[in-house]
Amino acid sequence: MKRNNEQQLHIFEQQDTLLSSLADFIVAESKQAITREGRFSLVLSGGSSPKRLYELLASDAYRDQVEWNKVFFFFGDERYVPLTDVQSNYLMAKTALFDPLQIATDHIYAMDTAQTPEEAALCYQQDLEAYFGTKTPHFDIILLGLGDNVHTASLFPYTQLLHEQKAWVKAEYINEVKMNRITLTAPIINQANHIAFLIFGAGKAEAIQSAMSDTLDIDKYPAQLIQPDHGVLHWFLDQDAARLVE
Ligand SMILES: O=C1O[C@H](COP(=O)(O)O)[C@@H](O)[C@H](O)[C@H]1O
Repeated sequence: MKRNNEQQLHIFEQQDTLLSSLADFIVAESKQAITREGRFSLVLSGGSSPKRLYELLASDAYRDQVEWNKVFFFFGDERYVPLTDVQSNYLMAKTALFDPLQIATDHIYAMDTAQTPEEAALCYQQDLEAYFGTKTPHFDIILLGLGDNVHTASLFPYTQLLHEQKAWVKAEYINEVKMNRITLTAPIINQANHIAFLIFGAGKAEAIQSAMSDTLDIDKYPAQLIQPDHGVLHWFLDQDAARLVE
């Protein structure tokens, strides 16, 4: 089956150039969104890959290029641990990005893991409704990572939430990682204006090949669910990660 959404490949020899290109892209899109709507919504990913991007955005080279007081931060997913736990996606973003840039707390939409997973998902959907209104949310940019098992956000292989069509945010116990996860659902991710995967390292080459394949098996390769309805799908990759990209 062929995909019909717009995809852009951004492949770089060096990881530093890859990160600065994605940071430049975020700067440019923030300016456009702020001119258009007076605010910019950026959805952060977790895991190991994006930390250096957040540190770069908070560095002297970038901190003055964005009107941070008009930026609103969201999360694509969260591990069900306290927000002070080292595994928390929020804690990583707080340390690398929010604290250094002194982002106001009312511009940060964290998933509240002090509640039950289901309540946290419901509450996050209500937060999104408060921000966007009840119409379908269109985030300006959603950043995504890709796991070795082709999961993205917390859309893990062979889980029920891969088939969720109604809820914007959902929680599920993920047996593979023995943990509850809270995640934006694929239909909501697909409403974004831009979806940007940031992936580097040779270890991710096969996962990228499966995610990009036109032979769809979404239960096995959940990242294949990411197919923007009207926006653009960007792949920011280093050469090692892009080794098997045709
Ligand atoms: O568990 C997660 O993993 C994915 C991929 O992370 P990486 O460590 O392989 O870069 C990430 O996108 C997601 O936000 C995170 O919760």
